[in-house]
Amino acid sequence: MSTRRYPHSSVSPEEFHKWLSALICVLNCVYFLLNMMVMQKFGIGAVQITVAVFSGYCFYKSSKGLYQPWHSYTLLTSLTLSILLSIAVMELVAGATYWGLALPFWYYSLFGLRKGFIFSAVIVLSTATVIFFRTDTNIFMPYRTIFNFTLVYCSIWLVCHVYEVQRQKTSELLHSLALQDDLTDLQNRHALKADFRAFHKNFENMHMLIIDIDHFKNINDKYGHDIGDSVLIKVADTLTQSIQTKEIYRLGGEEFIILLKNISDEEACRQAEKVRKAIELGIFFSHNEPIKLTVSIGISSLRPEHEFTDFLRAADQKLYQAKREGRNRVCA
Ligand SMILES: Nc1nc2c(ncn2[C@@H]2O[C@H](COP(=O)(O)OP(=O)(O)OP(=O)(O)O)[C@@H](O)[C@H]2O)c(=O)[nH]1
Repeated sequence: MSTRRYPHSSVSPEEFHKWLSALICVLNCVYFLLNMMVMQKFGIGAVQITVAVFSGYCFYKSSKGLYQPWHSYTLLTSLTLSILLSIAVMELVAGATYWGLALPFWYYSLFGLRKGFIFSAVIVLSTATVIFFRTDTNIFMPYRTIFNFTLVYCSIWLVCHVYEVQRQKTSELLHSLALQDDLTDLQNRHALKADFRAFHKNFENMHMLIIDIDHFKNINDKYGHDIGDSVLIKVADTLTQSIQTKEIYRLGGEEFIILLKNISDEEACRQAEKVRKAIELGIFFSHNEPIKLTVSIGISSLRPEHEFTDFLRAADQKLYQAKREGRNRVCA
């Protein structure tokens, strides 16, 4: 699976966790002081100071860039339990139930659609159950309170759910606009750079194949730009079918890149030759007359000191060697 980091269109869950931790820390400190000093509720006060300390720890870790997913789970679980406990032990008129209404937003923002839905469902059921058993008050009628709480909670839940579905769709669209080539549907140059950075850390051995269609200008001049475009799409399909990797990119124009990880120099040449032959044997447009194509391929092998531009330049030099030597060949 690609380890690429996508560009974020909004606040990331890590960033949201950091500021939510700070908020939870401050709120629990305030409630701790109120319960200890004014209300004399030492049990719930002790729970709140524990949540405050843990959320302070989460904020500290996130600020240092040491966020771990378990921090979010533990933080929201302890906050949820502390809210449920407050609902259970404090007088209902104190209004601890209102805090339950904030939870769906926090769950969806931190955990996404599926887990956000599950956590929110668990809370509405647990809170309604707790309210139902709090029949020790004359002020609240349990059924009416449950009814109102559940309706308000579900309205907020629904809005959070719809918002999260919309956010995910927008995010996927932005990712494809940012990282996909809109003509061929291959990945684009931004994706190539991001993948290079991710792979560079994880793989010692990497080869770059740069593939350039020979005399592509003649295709455009002879058949028109539209046919040129469909030829580029067909070339992209042929590349995808001829090689067993997802790391295929359109660099721009009639240039394509393939990244190959953890193979020998000989194997990289063998794969490049396979691609070259697949293009040579293919027919790229057959409406009026068949269009035959060839490609030239340059290969570079990653060196420890290589940055992205060095790696690309090395492959480019080999490509120009292939062009100089007569095209339709592989140079490594
Ligand atoms: N149809 C189409 N043509 C493009 C696109 N991008 C670049 N081109 C064309 O690709 C052609 C590239 O031409 P050149 O750089 O001269 O290269 P070439 O004709 O392939 O010749 P060699 O690479 O030297 O073999 C130009 O005519 C560009 O207009 C595109 O998205 N669609």
